[in-house]
Amino acid sequence: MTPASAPVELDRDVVVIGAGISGLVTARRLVEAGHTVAVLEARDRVGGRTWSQEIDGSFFEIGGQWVSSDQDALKALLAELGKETFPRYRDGNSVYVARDGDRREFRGAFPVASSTLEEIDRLVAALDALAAEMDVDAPWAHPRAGELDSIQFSSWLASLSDDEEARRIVDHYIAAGMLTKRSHTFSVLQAMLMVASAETFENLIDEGILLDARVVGGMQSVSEQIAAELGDAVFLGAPVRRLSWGPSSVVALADGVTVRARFAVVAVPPPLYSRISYEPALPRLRQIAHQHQSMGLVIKAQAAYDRPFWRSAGLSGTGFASHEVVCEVYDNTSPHEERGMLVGFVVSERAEEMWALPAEDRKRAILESFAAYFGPEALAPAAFLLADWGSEEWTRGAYASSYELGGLSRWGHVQNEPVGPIYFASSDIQGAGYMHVDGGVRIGDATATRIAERLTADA
Ligand SMILES: Cc1cc2nc3c(=O)[nH]c(=O)nc-3n(C[C@H](O)[C@H](O)[C@H](O)COP(=O)(O)OP(=O)(O)OC[C@H]3O[C@@H](n4cnc5c(N)ncnc54)[C@H](O)[C@@H]3O)c2cc1C
Repeated sequence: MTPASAPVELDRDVVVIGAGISGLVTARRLVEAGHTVAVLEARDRVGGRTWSQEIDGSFFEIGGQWVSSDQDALKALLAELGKETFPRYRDGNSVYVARDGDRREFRGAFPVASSTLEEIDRLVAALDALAAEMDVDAPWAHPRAGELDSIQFSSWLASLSDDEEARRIVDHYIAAGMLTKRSHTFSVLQAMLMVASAETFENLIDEGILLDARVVGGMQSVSEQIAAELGDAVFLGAPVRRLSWGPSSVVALADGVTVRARFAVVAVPPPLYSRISYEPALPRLRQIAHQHQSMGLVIKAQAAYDRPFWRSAGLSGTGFASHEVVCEVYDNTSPHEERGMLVGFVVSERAEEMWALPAEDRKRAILESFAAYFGPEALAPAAFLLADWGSEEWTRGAYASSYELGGLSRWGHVQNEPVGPIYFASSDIQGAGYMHVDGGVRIGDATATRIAERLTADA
């Protein structure tokens, strides 16, 4: 990899903007097909929203980490790269803290009234049925797309069930657990896309499927390995400021590097598209469409302890409490470490409330929430880390971006179409694997195939 210090000018077949998984997979596939690339990355590291670090004696996954058992594209890439995975610890009871503070240990279904479980099943069946009607690559083509995109997910749940707890649980999975936005801000169509991206609600929320495994060495090491293969084609510290384009060429101007190429791939999250100046400006529809995808907000909180104390109490480390500061928690221990680790999530307004507190108060509030699940030992970690993606200039939120109410049906159809020689690739505009590393791999593969076909036709 090349630090972009001295000004460099290059001619390449394709310039890729962003060295997250989407951009790196695109570049790798193009090189495999015999084309030349330059990858321009704003940060001084690759991996984007995956970032693995040793801090205060513990190994932290600051960004994306889990591999779902059904994420075939990511699993195939891991196999190709010779990367190994390890399963998440999940033996023992999970913990559910009800709204009234009642703490219940359970295995299998949530420990709520059987009528509530039936309501949950009914709501999930309704959502699954709608998602099954959707072409995951074209949600806007659903015959009722406009109508479903005008209904708030929260209102839709309320129209189907009077059982508040059932609604809260289903709402939580999609809103807090995935889109990290409140459920009145996005539509039923957006929720359907989230479900369809994993085929079924079960695949999306069953922690046995979704949070199946982690990558040995960390998820960022996948990007690092690809970047090492690409060698001096990857430029770090090279934010692209301007992209000039004509019918059959582009010039990407980054700090210290200028690349002339036949095609460009903008592999950054959609809310960052407009950080680049396009010359000429992108077509009107794009400029408008790009204003309607926004990042959610979540704090990934991790606390490392001298030992995974919850295990000796017969607990798996898994916990749910939609009203708690930390609304979900899991065992995040790395097998090569003696220390045990818990990871929990603080979502949306709760995350803003936490960031508004002085650091010590914030830490205490989050640890007290861990303690609500696992008792007072959770109050004294050996290492503690809050991932602050909202403050990262080159991300600006977490986990990913989604359309505001009404946006997906109105503007979604342009998101995967090139503008002249400019393609777009991000996990956030992908169907299967949407908002996940798997989606980044899929859109990287697909974008490289589309460009390679055009390069071959040109030759
Ligand atoms: C806290 C957190 C937890 C997550 N957990 C999971 C999980 O467990 N499993 C899972 O599958 N997914 C998870 N995700 C989502 C997953 O990490 C992302 O979907 C995926 O990594 C996105 O990859 P990407 O390449 O599309 O985008 P990014 O990773 O965002 O990469 C875009 C790159 O573009 C660069 N860039 C931006 N602007 C410019 C510019 N102007 N010039 C040059 N470079 C630029 C950025 O620096 C970045 O490196 C999580 C995400 C977060 C934040």
